[in-house]
Amino acid sequence: MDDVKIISVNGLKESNFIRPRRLKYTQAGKDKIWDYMIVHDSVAILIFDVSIKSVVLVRQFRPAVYMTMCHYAEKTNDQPEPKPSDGITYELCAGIMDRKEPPQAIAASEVLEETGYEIEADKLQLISEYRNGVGTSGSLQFLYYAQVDNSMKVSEGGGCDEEGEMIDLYNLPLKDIKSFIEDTTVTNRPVGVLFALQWFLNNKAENFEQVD
Ligand SMILES: Nc1ncnc2c1ncn2[C@@H]1O[C@H](COP(=O)(O)OP(=O)(O)O[C@H]2O[C@H](CO)[C@@H](O)[C@H](O)[C@H]2O)[C@@H](O)[C@H]1O
Repeated sequence: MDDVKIISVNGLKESNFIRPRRLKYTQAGKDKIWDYMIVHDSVAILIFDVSIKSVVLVRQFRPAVYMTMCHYAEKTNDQPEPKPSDGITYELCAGIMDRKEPPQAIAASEVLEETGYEIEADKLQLISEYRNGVGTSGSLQFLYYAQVDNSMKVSEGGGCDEEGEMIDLYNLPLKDIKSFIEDTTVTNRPVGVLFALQWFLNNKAENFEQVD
C-alpha cells in the first residue's frame, strides 16, 4: 500500500471532487472575502463486530495527508522527509455522497465495499450529523453506528477495485479503544474517528464488557 511514487503536483481549478470558490460579501456592512470549496457531503460508519469484540477501522494511503506533511516538512526544513507510509491513516469506513440515494443506503454499500460486511441500511443507527472543514468546505457528514457479527462477513472488503481503492482493515479491540483515543503520538487520523470511538465508550461499550 505504501509503494507510492509522486509523478507531479499541479495547481487545480476544479475537479469532480473539489470546486474552489471565492466569495465576496458584506457582514454588518463590512466588505469581506472568503475562499472555500464545494466538496461532496459524506457518510461515515462506526462498525463494531461483536464476534471479535472489536471496532473495524480502515487504513489507506491518503494523498492529501502525505502531501500536506511533505509541504510543511519542506517549509520548516527541520523534520525528516515524510515517507509514504506516514500517509496511511486510521479512519472510519466512509464515503462520499456522489449519487442520489439516501445516506443510509450509501453507508450500507460503503460498509460492504470497504469491509465486506453485508448490513441492512435501515438497521444503521444515526449517531450525529456535523460539518467537516468549516473553514474551507463546510460539507455535511452523517455518522452511523453498525453492529455486525461474523455471519454478516460476506467478502474481504478492501474497497472498489475499479476506483483503485486499496484499503486494509484494522480491528481495534474493545479493551484498546481508550488508549487508542488517548495516544497523542498517532496523528494520522481524523477527528471523526476519535469522536465516534468516544461515543462508543459512552453509549455501547458496557454491553460488551463482561469478563470472558
Ligand atoms: N479528492 C479526490 N481526488 C480524487 N479521487 C477521489 C477523491 N475523493 C474521492 N475520490 C475517488 O472516489 C472514490 C470513492 O471515494 P469514497 O467515496 O470511498 O471516499 P473516500 O473514503 O476515499 O474519501 C472521501 O470521503 C471522505 C468521507 O469521509 C472524505 O473525508 C474524503 O476527503 C473524501 O476524499 C475513491 O476511491 C477515489 O477514486
